[in-house]
Amino acid sequence: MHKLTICKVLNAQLFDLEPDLLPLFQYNCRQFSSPEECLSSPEFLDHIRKVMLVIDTAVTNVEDLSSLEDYLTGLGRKHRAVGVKLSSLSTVGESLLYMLEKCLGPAFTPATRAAWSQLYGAIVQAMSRGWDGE
Ligand code: HEM
Repeated sequence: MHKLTICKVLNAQLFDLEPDLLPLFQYNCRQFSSPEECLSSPEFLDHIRKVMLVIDTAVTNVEDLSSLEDYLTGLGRKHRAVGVKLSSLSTVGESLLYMLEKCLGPAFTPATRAAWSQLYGAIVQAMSRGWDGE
C-alpha cells in the first residue's frame, strides 16, 4: 500500500477516536464539515506528510534523539498555540500503532510494538515541553 494511503487510513481512525480534533484543522479559516472533506484536502494531506517526516527523522536519529529536542519543543509549542491538547498526541500514537498492526500483521511482534511505542513516546515527551507552564 502507498504510504499516503496508509496515512489516510490512519487519520480516518484518528477522527473516530477523537472527533474533537477535526475543528483544529482549519485552513484559510475554513472549517471542514466532515472527516471525509478534511481527509481529501491538500492541506491536510500535507500535514500527514509533515507528521511522517518528523517520525522518519526520529527513526534516522534514534541514536541521538536529544539533537531533535529543541525542534520538537518548538513543534509542541506551535501545536499548543493552535489549540491541540497534550493528551491528543497520545491519540495519534494509538492510531499509529493501530496502523502498523493492520499493515504488518504477524510481523508486528510485541517487540516491534514496544520499539515503536518507545520511539513515539520519546517524540511526545520532547513535544510536551511546549505545554510546560500550563
Ligand atoms: C494531535 C493532533 C494534531 C493536530 C490537531 C495538529 C494540527 C496542526 C496544525 C493545525 C498545524 C498548522 C497547519 C499545518 O501546517 O498543517 C500543524 C503543523 C504541523 N504539525 Fe501538527 N497536529 C497534530 C499532531 C502532530 C504530530 C503528532 C506531529 C509530528 C509528530 C505533527 C507535526 C506537525 C508539523 C511538522 C507541522 C508544521 C510546523 C511548522 O510549520 O513549523 N503534528 N499541526
